[in-house]
Amino acid sequence: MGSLELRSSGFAKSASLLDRPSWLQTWKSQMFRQLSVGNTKAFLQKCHPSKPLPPEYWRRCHDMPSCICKGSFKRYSSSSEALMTSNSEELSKNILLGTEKVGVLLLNLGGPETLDDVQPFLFNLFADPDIIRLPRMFRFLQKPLAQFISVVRAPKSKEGYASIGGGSPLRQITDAQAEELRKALCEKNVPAKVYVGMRYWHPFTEEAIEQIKRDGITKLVVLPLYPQFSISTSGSSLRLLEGIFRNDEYLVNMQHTVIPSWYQREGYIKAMANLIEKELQKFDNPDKVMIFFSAHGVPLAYVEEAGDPYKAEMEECVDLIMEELEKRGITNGYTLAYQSRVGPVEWLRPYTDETIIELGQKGLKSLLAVPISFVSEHIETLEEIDVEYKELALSSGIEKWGRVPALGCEPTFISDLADAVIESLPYVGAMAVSNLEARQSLVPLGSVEELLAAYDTKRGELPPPVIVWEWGWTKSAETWNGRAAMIAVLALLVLEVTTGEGFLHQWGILPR
Ligand SMILES: C=CC1=C(C)c2cc3[nH]c(cc4nc(cc5[nH]c(cc1n2)c(C)c5CCC(=O)O)C(CCC(=O)O)=C4C)c(C)c3C=C
Ligand SMILES: [Fe+2]
Repeated sequence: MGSLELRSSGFAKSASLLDRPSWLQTWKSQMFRQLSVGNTKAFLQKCHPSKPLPPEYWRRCHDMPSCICKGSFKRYSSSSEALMTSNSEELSKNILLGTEKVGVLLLNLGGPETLDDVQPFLFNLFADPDIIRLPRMFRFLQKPLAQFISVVRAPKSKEGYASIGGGSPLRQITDAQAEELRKALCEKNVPAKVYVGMRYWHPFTEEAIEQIKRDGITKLVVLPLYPQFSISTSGSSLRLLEGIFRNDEYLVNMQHTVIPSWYQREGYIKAMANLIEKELQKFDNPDKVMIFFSAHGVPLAYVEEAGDPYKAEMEECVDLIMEELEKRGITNGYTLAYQSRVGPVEWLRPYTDETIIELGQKGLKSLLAVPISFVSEHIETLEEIDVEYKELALSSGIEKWGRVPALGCEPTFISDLADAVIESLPYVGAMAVSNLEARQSLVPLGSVEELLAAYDTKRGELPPPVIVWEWGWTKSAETWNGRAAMIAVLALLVLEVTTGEGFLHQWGILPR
């Protein structure tokens, strides 16, 4: 059996890690399965004996610097450690000689750069089946529905973007992060090109991939810029990438790996703790301040029905940051809540707005908001937190308000991202094999597929989180008759939006 010995990151672990949810085990075992290369059974019998793996294995595996194939590779090869070392040496030599061209693909959401971009940006977002997942038989309505929702939501969204300067700062910030990461890699003797691939706006992931091909990259590290994994964010980008890879001869042959989440990395945790520590000092009585982690929400069904690890990763992330602060003697009260919900379905609780009101009512006087699910400033930090939640807090009796900035290009953070990339490099393409079927399902092609399959096995219908469902397509409206009626209404609305004719126009609800 392959060695179970894994290099631990040495970072303090939360006790909850031992109660690792089953999705992770499924995911890890999926990882192993794909390595069996056409001989799954024999491989599993060899490496996956009937005896269950000790929790410590999963725990340490998860604490590793997040390269999803690491644990797998270790188990795949009996002399993996030696092989890995020789791989690393060979690789460093080849990178420096220029025979290997390393690329890093940063995946992010993207945002409208001007107010005119808002509606098409929203269309791209709502056309994503990982954001709105229709029942299989109604998938053909995805685009018309996205068109409808984007047109209806655009005015409200535009107001928000107008109030933060007329567009999203995401592209600019992500470009700057890419450049800083490139420099950090170079300083660590790993010359690499860093690309930005956005999910819903320019530069689109497809554009980044074309550039990667033009540049002749031979080893690619895929790094979603979301610290925690969610079906709706990293998952969606990986799903897109998987489709692109599968249909491209160059990419099928390019070696690559994915770093699916990295919230547990020491550098990231320390960088977050630094920012919090610094902001706390701005209060008159720093030790009386409630540290309020506010994460972007997801509909509850993503976690409970599809197995999204987002909530578990978020809670663990907060634990780790608080542990780090405690080591520095900072023992403030803290809480985690979820913001930015849309539509009437239930999202992860507690909600940020309700929690702020409750804390105010309970007499809390000082609050430090910490955006935790995203590493750039964006509309939901600059508008929702800085304006809406601040006003809510002040009107709820909270007197002193502070907000931790997003990490952006903070040097400790960028340096840690560079380390994550470097640590993943020896595993890039480590499982490359000769037959095409296996190649298509190997890391990260296979790993992306398997990773996605593991948390979202059936890819079944999920309650859509958006506005149309305010009219009654809720979890409770679960009979097919009800759904058919909704479809009829939607079809009429879609027709109205696309033709510009109909009762909403006649009543002046939609502009002509
Ligand atoms: C980890 C972060 C995010 C998760 C999880 C997430 C899920 C999610 N989002 C929507 C709907 C919208 N998101 C919008 C903007 C937006 N979302 C994130 C991050 C996460 N979303 C960011 C960083 C941004 C802002 C980008 C920017 O331009 O600055 C929007 C558009 C803005 C608006 O109209 O409010 C929508 C809509 C859903 C439905 C969802 C989970 C299913
Ligand atoms: Fe969002």
